[in-house]
Amino acid sequence: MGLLQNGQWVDQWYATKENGGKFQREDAQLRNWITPDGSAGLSGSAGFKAESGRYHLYVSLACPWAHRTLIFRQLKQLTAHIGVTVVEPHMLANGWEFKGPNQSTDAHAIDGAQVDELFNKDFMYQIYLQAKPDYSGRVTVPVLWDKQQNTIVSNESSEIIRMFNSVFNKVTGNTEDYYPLELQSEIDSLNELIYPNINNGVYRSGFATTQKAYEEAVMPLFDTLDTLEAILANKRYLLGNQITEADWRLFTTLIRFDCVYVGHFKTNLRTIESYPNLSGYLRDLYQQPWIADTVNFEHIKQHYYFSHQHINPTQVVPEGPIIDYMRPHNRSEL
Ligand SMILES: N[C@@H](CCC(=O)N[C@@H](CS)C(=O)NCC(=O)O)C(=O)O
Repeated sequence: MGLLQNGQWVDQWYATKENGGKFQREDAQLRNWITPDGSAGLSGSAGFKAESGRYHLYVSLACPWAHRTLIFRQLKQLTAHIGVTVVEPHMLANGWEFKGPNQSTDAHAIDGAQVDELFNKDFMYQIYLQAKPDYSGRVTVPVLWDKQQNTIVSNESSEIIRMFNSVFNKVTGNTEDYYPLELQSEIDSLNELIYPNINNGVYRSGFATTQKAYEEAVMPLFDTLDTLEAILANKRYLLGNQITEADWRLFTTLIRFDCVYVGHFKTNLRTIESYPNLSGYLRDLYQQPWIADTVNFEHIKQHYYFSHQHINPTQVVPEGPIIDYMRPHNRSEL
């Protein structure tokens, strides 16, 4: 696990000492936007037109942020238009790796991991260096790659899913909208509650290196879960009967919660299974078309338990829990 410093790979864990044991997530740096006509988007440069076959996603099936982009790729029928490469779940001294020929001996090929079909590289940091030879920063997934300009369009999942939601509509003919104009302010408010407290809250709990920093993360995490449990008592989805971006952003954390975060990240006041509404809601989302195919519990468990040796030095990966996400959710009447 490490980062690039002026184009050099350095093996280094997150620094928490300077911030009283708190984990602070770095902002994503590469923030261009694909647009229907290639004009500039909300940030970054112009020149990224929505075209079939031009863009490629690098993801980890373990990663909740990358998972969002895979879900939107499915829901928006982009699978024939945007390719995908899946990295190894074990993220060790070289960071994310491909199942390539020169892989470090530490890496373990796990079913579903792939070689880098575009460049035959061994490590994800080499993809960042192809885009920016002097890159400094963490090497994260997801990455949206432009095969035409040979560069990274974006490494920010929240913006990649916004692009996928609408900019390829003319290419695919799919006009489903998970961020409709009339719901945008409500979706934004939910995201502002859910991102710091839940999506990033599990990481702030799990990566905290002092008792205080852990408690400051885990208590608001469960307060927010309690709030959502109450909302979901009389609404099928967060905003009513329509599934929106806010639901998919919550889903990728909830599906990892009981199998990883409860144990590995110590978010163990309760399980999601113990919340009647949240657990039914989670199954409801899981059972939507194509979604189960985007969930790989083997990659999820292998990644967290095996990669974070500070937290789990033995690297033993638990067998459980046994949860049937296909059992009835009984939420259709809401
Ligand atoms: N802001 C980014 C965060 C992505 C992110 O942190 N991904 C994790 C995997 S779950 C990663 O690649 N971490 C590697 C690192 O921090 O060195 C996004 O949402 O796209």
